[in-house]
Amino acid sequence: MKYAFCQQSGLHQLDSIQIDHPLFKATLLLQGAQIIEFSPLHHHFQNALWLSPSAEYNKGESVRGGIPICWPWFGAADKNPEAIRQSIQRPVAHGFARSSLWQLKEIKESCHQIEVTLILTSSDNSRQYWPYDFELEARFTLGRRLHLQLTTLNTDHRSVNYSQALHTYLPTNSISETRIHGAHNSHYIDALDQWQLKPQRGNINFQGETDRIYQLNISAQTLRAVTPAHTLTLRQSNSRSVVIWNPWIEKSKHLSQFSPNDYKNMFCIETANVLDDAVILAPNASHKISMQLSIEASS
Ligand SMILES: O=P(O)(O)OC[C@H]1O[C@H](O)[C@H](O)[C@@H](O)[C@@H]1O
Repeated sequence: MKYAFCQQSGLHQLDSIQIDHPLFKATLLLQGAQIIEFSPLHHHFQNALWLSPSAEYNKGESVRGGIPICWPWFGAADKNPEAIRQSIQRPVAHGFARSSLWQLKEIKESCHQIEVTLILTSSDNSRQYWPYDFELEARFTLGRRLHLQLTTLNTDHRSVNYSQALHTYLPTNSISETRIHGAHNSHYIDALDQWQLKPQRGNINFQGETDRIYQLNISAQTLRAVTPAHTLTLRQSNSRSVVIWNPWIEKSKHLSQFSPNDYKNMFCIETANVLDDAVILAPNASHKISMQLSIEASS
């Protein structure tokens, strides 16, 4: 690999692309096409993504932090719509893309940004989980901001149904003082209260374990997470569902690559297509979902 700003590297069992650009530093894992670090210059090269201090870099296991890509189903297989459930052959949580090895397709470098494209195509391995042919492309455009676009191309002769999420882990210096703006007057499904539909008024805050699927009114939404230290702005497109998650005290004790106090310093905003917002793709059709993240110091 011969590039000005990118080099191939490794973290324990996993191959990575390390980017050292004048505007940012970043680390992308080939497993899962998972970005685990995006540290922009204007944020003093601190990570704008949360990465678990006890993250492990093992083959076949998603790393706790950054942006795992959940595909072609989100969450527990049995919580997906019937058409998706039917096609799942090995019901691993959040699908198989996050633990599969992706291939590097292209890197484009400039002094303003770096674009890295990774692909995952159907194989004997993927067919053990899901019986369809597909091409999945994750394109990261990194500069002052982080932009991730995930494109699914249906190369099968049948229509496919799938759900997905860009499972973004974000940092906070105080979870109880963190507020998410932009979901006022929407509804959410509360996964911790018998999947009941509830209204959202005002901003979202965290006072206990939180696991909610918001159903937004429009497919291009901007959410703003304000923490005492910084403001994270997340723009999503082609997604009307967003998952908000924090495991809080009890669940933290049972999570892999997670320490009991980590819940105080992280939360997830997951740009998604789940439940009624899941995707149906005809043969040869493609679908793109994307998110853009920026970080500024809070005033
Ligand atoms: O531990 P994982 O399989 O990575 O899942 C972590 C979390 O992901 C999502 O946010 C789900 O809504 C949660 O229910 C789940 O606990």
